Amino acid sequence: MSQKQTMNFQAEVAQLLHLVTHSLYSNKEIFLRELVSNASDACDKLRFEALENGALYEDRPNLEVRVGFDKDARTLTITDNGIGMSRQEAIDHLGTIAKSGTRDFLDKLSGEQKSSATEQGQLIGQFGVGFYSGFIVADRITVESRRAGLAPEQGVRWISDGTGNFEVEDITRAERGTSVILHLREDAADYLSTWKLKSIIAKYSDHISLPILMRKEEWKEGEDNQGGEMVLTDEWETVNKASALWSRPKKDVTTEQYQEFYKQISHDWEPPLAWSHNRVEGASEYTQLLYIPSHAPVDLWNREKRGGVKLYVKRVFIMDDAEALMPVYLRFVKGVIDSADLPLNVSRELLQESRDVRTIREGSTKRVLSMLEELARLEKDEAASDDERAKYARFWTEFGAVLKEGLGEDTANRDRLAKLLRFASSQSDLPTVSLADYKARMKEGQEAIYYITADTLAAARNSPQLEVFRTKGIEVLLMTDRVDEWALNFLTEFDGTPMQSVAKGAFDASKLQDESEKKAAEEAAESFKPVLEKLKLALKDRAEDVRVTSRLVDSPACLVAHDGGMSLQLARMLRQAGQKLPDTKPVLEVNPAHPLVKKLDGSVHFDDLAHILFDQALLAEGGLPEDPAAYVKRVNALLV
Ligand SMILES: Nc1ncnc2c1ncn2[C@@H]1O[C@H](COP(=O)(O)OP(=O)(O)OP(=O)(O)O)[C@@H](O)[C@H]1O
Repeated sequence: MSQKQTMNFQAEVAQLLHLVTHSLYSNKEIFLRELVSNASDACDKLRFEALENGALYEDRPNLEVRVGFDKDARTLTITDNGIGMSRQEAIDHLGTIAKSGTRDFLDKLSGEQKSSATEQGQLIGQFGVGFYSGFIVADRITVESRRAGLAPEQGVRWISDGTGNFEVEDITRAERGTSVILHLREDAADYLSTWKLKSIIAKYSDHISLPILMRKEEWKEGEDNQGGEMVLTDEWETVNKASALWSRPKKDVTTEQYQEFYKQISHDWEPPLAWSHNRVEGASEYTQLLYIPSHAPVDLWNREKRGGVKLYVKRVFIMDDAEALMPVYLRFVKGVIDSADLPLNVSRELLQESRDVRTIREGSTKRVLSMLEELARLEKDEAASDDERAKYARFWTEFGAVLKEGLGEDTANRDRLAKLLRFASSQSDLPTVSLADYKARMKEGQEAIYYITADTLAAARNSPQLEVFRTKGIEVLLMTDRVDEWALNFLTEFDGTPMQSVAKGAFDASKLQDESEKKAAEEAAESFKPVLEKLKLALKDRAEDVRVTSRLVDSPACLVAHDGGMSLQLARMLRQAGQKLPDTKPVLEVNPAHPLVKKLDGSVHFDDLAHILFDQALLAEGGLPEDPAAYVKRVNALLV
């Protein structure tokens, strides 16, 4: 039998513990919510494992959580009869953090000196401190546990003061499950009160579907009628409602309860933007309670990350993060789905193939889109409060880029998604322009919805390609999310109007020009022909073609990609990411009215000027000349 052993926390844990004890002071009481939630999870896990192995229940099939305290010893104990932990599990689960991205997260957090302790606390809360939150109120924690199915002698005791290390030793423990014993700090002694604990449980843990028990208190008269006090009895009573929140009728659940439940399942400190609670009947029967958070989690960009929806079958917890229940582009949605049809022993693999699951996913997707449509509607509703009207913009800032992935991923809902899109534009710095708004502002004769993709808003706004649109007062959508170009591949039109990148393909300005402008452009093109031929020859290795354009006003030249091809910006991004792409050359478009272009005709420096023109177009578009030194040399030769 192994003896007492002292072990070090994983470096990340030590760092997290330090942050927890230093920044979560403003909201100490959440420790109880976290520990009760762990206890309830442990019971869920037991129930799940017992589906296959009923013997795990031993002789105590009623799962419950007990909260007790001892004033004299100044301890608070949370006990569950759930799955418990073996010695190794206690070492692994309470000594390390398994979450991916922990290191980065903590580095970022401790690096941000600017942020106040409260802000740090909120961030940590979101990350989920779970068990370690006990150290906010305790200077020592003892965990005693025995895994269900192991012999009583195979129990474990884990002790730590929450600094660098912890101790583990074997113990004999008759009951399966876990007791977390908090040795409270002096300033946390007020938690040794039935009234206080009950009120915290009512606030945070009422919806937990297991009974949470506490000792009953009784009034005891003092000796000789010298005042009395409440004393604990040996009788235990249930202090929460103990019915799963989502199984209650909507009318019986208050806004505060919905919000509290959300905080519990999401570890978020802010209330959600919206939620939707429904019982769906028909081909497939299930209850859904889905939330849209008000801000993005730290790991939103990890597409591998599992979703935020928990799966229950007839109130029995089956799994967290059931990704099959939501499309990837809605991975920010949190909530619970409780199915009446799925088998209790459903596995992740089975979920992928189940028709019931497909129905649930489709239904839930539609539900989320409806919530978003409602937020978008409120945005324009004069009668709505300022708070409600601001919600969609908030959603868009946080999750807009993720939602765009849906254009490629969810063809069935593409039209609904297209209506939810918002962009910045040449007329709006903020990403608030919908495609419908844009259409309503289209100029006479304008046949497409124009957009440009670039790395930054400034680059998009100052792009030479936009010049003619600016002079003509035509709005251009400015797209700067990495996902934009990919997503726009799937959206070729909106409500019958084609989407057209201004940086791709030839540009036909004739519809936007009056007769005299048209004539002038044609004449300029005609007289420029000989120079154009010389230019093509000089740049034959670099440009696929050289042509005259009417899209430029102030700039001499610009580069464009083929219609249907990849924009130069995307190609650059992919190359940087190490992808091999076929060597395609861009098209150089020149503005024959520009003095620099006019200078070409008959110039002795024709070749140098031609290359400078090309390299400058590349620079303006965000790229770099292939041979920067040669570029500098050419420019200098002309400058001296
Ligand atoms: N009462 C308990 N019974 C059994 N195992 C537990 C108990 N409390 C904690 N654990 C184990 O310790 C692990 C770490 O707990 P912790 O609360 O830090 O994180 P978590 O619950 O996994 O994540 P989060 O709190 O962010 O949801 C749990 O995943 C679980 O395996």
